[in-house]
Amino acid sequence: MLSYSATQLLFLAVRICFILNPTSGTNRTQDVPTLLTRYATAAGAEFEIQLTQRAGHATELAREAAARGCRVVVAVGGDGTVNEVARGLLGTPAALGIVPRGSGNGLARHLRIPLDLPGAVRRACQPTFQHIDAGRINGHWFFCTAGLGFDAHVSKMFAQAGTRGLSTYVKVALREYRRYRPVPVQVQLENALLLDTHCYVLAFANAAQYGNNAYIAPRADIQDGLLDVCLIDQLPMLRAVRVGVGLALGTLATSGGAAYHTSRRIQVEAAHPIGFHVDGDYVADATRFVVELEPLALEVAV
Ligand SMILES: Nc1ncnc2c1ncn2[C@@H]1O[C@H](COP(=O)(O)OP(=O)(O)OP(=O)(O)O)[C@@H](O)[C@H]1O
Repeated sequence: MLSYSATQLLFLAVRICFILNPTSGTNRTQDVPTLLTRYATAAGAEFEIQLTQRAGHATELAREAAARGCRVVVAVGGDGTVNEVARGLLGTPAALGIVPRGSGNGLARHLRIPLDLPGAVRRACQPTFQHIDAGRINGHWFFCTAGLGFDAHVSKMFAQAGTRGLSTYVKVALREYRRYRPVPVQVQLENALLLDTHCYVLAFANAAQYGNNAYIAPRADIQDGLLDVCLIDQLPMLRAVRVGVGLALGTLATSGGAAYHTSRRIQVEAAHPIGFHVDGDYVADATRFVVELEPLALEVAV
């Protein structure tokens, strides 16, 4: 646990640290540090900018910024960077801000943070504060969604695809759809309900969407102390169309394409290893999963 001196707490009211992942997003021609400086200065903020040098670095930088007394630590990047910064801020008095620069921007969209750079910087510099829930799957924190099955498998293949963006994602998803087979699973929910089923997709939603306005759990409330559990046991062609339309229109919960439950803790046993992701990034394959929610664990600046 980090401790904070009175002098540091004095600073907490004002100072902002932007943590920029220079590899995120598709627009590499923008001079982002210059733009951050311009808009943060115009907003009258006292700020610093840190650049990540490798995967995982944003967590260290965020923890250090909080320990230096920064009140708001802003992830400038996609959901992977947001996840890393947020992890570093858990248990500190600093709040997470977001300047979205990814392709999906699930948490930023859920929190209604502006998607344009000047708007997002202004918001980070003049925020209001609230707390949101945070999830954990096999010890890995997530703030937007985590899941097993096809979505994790597609994340893994997408990471290996060589190009980014929505069109690559759709291409990879269509290709893998022809190959992917559901896995038998037992899902134990907190209310003692045991589902003996198959997993094509089993999503644990803290926020409502994966990103790109793809609503996997349209009724998810990020402050209710519960995960929305979305189960798609099979995905034959007609149902895939229904699920695709439901994701895009935010009607999946009422379309019959998926079954929904809510729970604070979920255990899953799978017959074969299944891939899992946190906030859209593939983590590993496993056969046992423990998913838990920590209510209101993260302060956000929105
Ligand atoms: N300097 C760096 N060099 C290489 N990788 C980095 C660096 N900084 C961060 N990363 C890694 O890049 C990964 C992807 O970043 P992020 O999700 O922010 O961008 P993105 O992939 O463009 O966005 P999206 O996930 O929305 O498509 C992060 O999970 C992080 O671990």
